[in-house]
Amino acid sequence: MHVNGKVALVTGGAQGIGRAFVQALLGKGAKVALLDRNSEAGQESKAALDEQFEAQRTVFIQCDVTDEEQLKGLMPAAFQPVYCATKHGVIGFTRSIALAANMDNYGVRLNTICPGFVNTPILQSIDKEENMGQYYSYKDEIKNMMQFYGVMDPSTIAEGLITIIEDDTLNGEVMKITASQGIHFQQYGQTPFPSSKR
Ligand SMILES: NC(=O)C1=CN([C@@H]2O[C@H](COP(=O)(O)OP(=O)(O)OC[C@H]3O[C@@H](n4cnc5c(N)ncnc54)[C@H](O)[C@@H]3O)[C@@H](O)[C@H]2O)C=CC1
Ligand SMILES: CCCCC/C=C\C=C\C(=O)C/C=C\C/C=C\CCCC(=O)O
Repeated sequence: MHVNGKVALVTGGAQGIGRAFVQALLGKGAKVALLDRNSEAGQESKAALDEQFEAQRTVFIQCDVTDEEQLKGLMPAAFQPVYCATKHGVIGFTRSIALAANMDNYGVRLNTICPGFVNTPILQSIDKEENMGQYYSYKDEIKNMMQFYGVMDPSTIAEGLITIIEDDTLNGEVMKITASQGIHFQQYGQTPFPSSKR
């Protein structure tokens, strides 16, 4: 599927990997709704993107995507008819996510991306006990791993996302992205869904 002219919804789109996804999608001609609970980061991202792309191509919506109540009716009319369009017409956002589990019946593909370490703000949290909680004691090991395996640029992960979107044959795939091997697919002996691309 080509994304040019389509509408994409990116959760956690205000910073880090999500922000790189937004940038890549806009670069491919999509309109993008950024959903994020961090209002300040969201507004900053929207302002920065507006300097590079037409302002009407992005909208920032502040919400916690784990809160079903906050998701209800939050999409502006200009975006709503497209982002939830399926073979069966326009459906609700939460319902469309639920239907992803039944992807073959509704024209929805469901793939996952598993990246190694990526240079985003979350990596700064490693030094903060309040963010790491029980894992704080592992911070030195995590830093050693980052040094050993390398840390990727978020744009590399966005490249993987675009590959998944543009290649309609990818469904039920596990895309791994590492500094050493780049974008590749995890091979499993048996998966619950048939895949046409391995
Ligand atoms: N950075 C890394 O090395 C890797 C990150 N990941 C995962 O990828 C995802 C994104 O990671 P980063 O971009 O690095 O993180 P990040 O912390 O830099 O960005 C995450 C964004 O998601 C938003 N967010 C979090 N929970 C939310 C919620 N409930 N509702 C709305 N917005 C919410 C945050 O406000 C933030 O803007 C995370 O799940 C992370 O665990 C996976 C592998 C490697
Ligand atoms: C640790 C606190 C922050 C939590 C989320 C941030 C980062 C998450 C990183 C990962 O999930 C990646 C972890 C492990 C994979 C690391 C390297 C794999 C590379 C393998 C290879 O190159 O062959």
